[in-house]
Amino acid sequence: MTACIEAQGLRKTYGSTTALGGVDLHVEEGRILGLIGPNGAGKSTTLDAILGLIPYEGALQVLGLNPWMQREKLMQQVAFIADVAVLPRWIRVHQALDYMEGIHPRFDRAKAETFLAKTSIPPKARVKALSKGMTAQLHLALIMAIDAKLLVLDEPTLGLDILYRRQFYDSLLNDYFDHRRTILITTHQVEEVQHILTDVLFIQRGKITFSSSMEAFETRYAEVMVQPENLNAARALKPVSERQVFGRSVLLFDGLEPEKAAALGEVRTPSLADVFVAMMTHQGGIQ
Ligand SMILES: Nc1ncnc2c1ncn2[C@@H]1O[C@H](COP(=O)(O)OP(=O)(O)OP(=O)(O)O)[C@@H](O)[C@H]1O
Repeated sequence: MTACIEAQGLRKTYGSTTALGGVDLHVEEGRILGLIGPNGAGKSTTLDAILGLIPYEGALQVLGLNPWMQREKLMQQVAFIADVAVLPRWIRVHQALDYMEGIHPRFDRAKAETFLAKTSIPPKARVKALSKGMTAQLHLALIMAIDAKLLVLDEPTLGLDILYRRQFYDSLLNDYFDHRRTILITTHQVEEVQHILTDVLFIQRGKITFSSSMEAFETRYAEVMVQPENLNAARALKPVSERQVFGRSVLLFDGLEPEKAAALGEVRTPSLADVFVAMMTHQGGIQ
């Protein structure tokens, strides 16, 4: 399989701040990768390097190209949504389509129109008259109509309510993703992306601290509400974390055999958010 993104020892410093301290990445085509990390961990810097927006040290190839040296060529195959929709407020919806048609060789106007027809966005409305959610939908319609090999999303649903956030990810999965494209997402709303990801990376203080396919993730962790009499035995099995819920101890285990977990108490499969929080707190990762 061809790698869509390949990085070795990616580093970026801003004065005395190390934003990226040697990041290795290997992302194959057709994956939906979540890059998850606390504030200031280096997520946006990683995306900026991948998009060729900043110079960096180390080796980085995106779609076989060097993003900093070959940005123009790369941008013909990449689409990007930044945290806040950056569409000009004066532009009308149909003018935004005209504009995209004019500048982007891979923009399919009919596709954007089909997508917009499913929303309540009036084609003649100006961006400034649209709600935040509608603006995000318009942005998504413009992006989804680009036949890109890589879609990069940096906190794409920031400021949107839960209904729009759901709709955004559902559209992405149902109307856009085709198992050939690669999607890279950073977000703090871990719970909401878990179901669409194929792979996950945790980034902490400029380093990748965890990397897994979602398939492996789902069988790897167990959270056990331990019976009080089993607590010492459970702690001896080296849990990733321990927390109290309604006066009971809940321990998170990595790689514990299902029978052993079941013998300790009530078992459930933790969410990505549970494991993320456990790892960040356990490793002192909240910055
Ligand atoms: N242009 C810049 N100048 C100086 N420092 C920067 C710049 N961009 C990022 N940094 C620093 O690099 C580190 C990583 O920042 P980055 O924006 O990549 O984090 P992030 O994980 O995207 O955070 P958030 O979730 O808060 O958006 C932070 O310490 C940040 O202050």
